[in-house]
Amino acid sequence: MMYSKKVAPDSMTFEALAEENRRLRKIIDALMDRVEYGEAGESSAYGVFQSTVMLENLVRLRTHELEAALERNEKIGRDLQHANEKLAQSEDGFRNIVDNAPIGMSVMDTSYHFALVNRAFCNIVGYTSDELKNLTPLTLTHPDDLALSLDNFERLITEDISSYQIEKRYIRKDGEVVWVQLTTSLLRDTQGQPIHFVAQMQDITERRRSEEQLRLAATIYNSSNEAMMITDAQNTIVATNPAFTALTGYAADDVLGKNPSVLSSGKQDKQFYQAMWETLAQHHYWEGDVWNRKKSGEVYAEWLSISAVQDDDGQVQNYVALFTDITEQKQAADLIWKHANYDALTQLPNRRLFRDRLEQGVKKAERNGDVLALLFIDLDHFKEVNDTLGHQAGDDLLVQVANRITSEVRASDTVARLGGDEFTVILTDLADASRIDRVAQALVDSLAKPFQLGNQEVHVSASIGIIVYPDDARDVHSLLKGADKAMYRSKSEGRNRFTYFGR
Ligand SMILES: Nc1nc2c(ncn2[C@@H]2O[C@H](COP(=O)(O)OP(=O)(O)OP(=O)(O)O)[C@@H](O)[C@H]2O)c(=O)[nH]1
Repeated sequence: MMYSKKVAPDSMTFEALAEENRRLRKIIDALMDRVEYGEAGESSAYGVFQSTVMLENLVRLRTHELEAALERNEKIGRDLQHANEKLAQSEDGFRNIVDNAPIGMSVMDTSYHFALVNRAFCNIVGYTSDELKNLTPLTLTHPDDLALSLDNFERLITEDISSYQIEKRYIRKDGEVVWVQLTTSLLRDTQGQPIHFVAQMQDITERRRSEEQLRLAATIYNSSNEAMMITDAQNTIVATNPAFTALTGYAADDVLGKNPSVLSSGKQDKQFYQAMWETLAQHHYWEGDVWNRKKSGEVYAEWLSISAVQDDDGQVQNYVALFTDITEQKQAADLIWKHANYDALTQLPNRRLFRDRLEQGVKKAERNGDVLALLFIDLDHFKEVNDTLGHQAGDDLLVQVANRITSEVRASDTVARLGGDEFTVILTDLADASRIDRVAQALVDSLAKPFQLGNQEVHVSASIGIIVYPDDARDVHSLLKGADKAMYRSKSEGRNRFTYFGR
């Protein structure tokens, strides 16, 4: 570890020893002086002897003391070595902790060179600790975050802040951008001079990515032309977007906490919603046309798709409904369908829709073992109306004929205009076969009555051919052919009557 400080030997003990040595040296010198002085002057041989014995004793004593001090010193040395070993161990332990820390750590000198990096930091930036020796945090920094980083280093040095925290980007060795949350602090010496920057960081790339996605989702949510409505698992509205307000007229506050049924127009029945929820429960998705009501009361058609959002356990948490106003498209489509299937003059089903209805009727009768009757109606001498009163009068008459025919049958029966002065009626629900006769006679009677065209009273009549499923024919083509044939028999037999096929 670079900040370790070896424990120094006990300086007091060394000084004491040195002092002791100095003291002994002085005593020896003094005694030697005395010996020299005695030899030269008044000292006796006994005195010299005494002094020598004293000196020897003193030297022995001091030698013992010195040996004891040396021994103490050795022990101190051993203690010191032991302490240094312990320090080295704790230093290794500390290095281990730093190296295995889950957060990236680095130490830089004041010229931004890495002095220490841990494994997590290496993983974040994708460089080895050796490679990082030649790099600085600034060379790793994303160019867009460089000014911010430099500014923060600068502030740590010049201002009185101990640390700062920023979110910034590094460019990894593989070129990928990595986002980190970084806390940098500055260590100063006892004189307050900067020594090291210490940085700790966490990889927050995933979090930033999710935030980015959330931001994107919010942008889409708010700027989408598609109305969005989010409900919770209990189907209570928890969020709507501006397009929802634009389409429905309801502000978010009008509907938050309410059930989406506030939009209901009542045009769909219970079964419709039941089927919708069943599909959602099974497939977590439903889409289709729905008629709803705006805040203004106006009924509109929407194309609605609903997705069920589940949690990890598969429990539905939210329903996300997206819808667009399709009223115009629906109206246009309806118009096209109407043009294709209805007669523009009388508003009755045309030949095409008539054929469809006849096919459906035959299938249903076949399924249920029912009887079905087809009546072919052709006006008698209609051409004369056109010729004498004009085409417009003829048209008016055709409209009145259509109304009279319709008023003689049930709503469940089909009345159609095939073209010109030809009409058809499909009679279903014939539990009582005599109803065919009654309807046919009523039609003959009704159409024989005078028509008022402006101030003109006009008389026409109708010839009717009748064919019965399944007695006379079983398929659409044969039914049509047979009814036509029967109608011609009515014509040939004097008009203003009805004739059954084959009778
Ligand atoms: N006003 C009007 N006339 C039509 C229309 N479509 C066909 N017609 C005319 O209807 C007439 C039908 O003629 P027919 O049914 O053959 O002649 P009819 O006079 O009814 O003679 P019979 O059926 O034999 O009794 C023709 O004159 C057509 O021009 C229409 O949409 N409006």
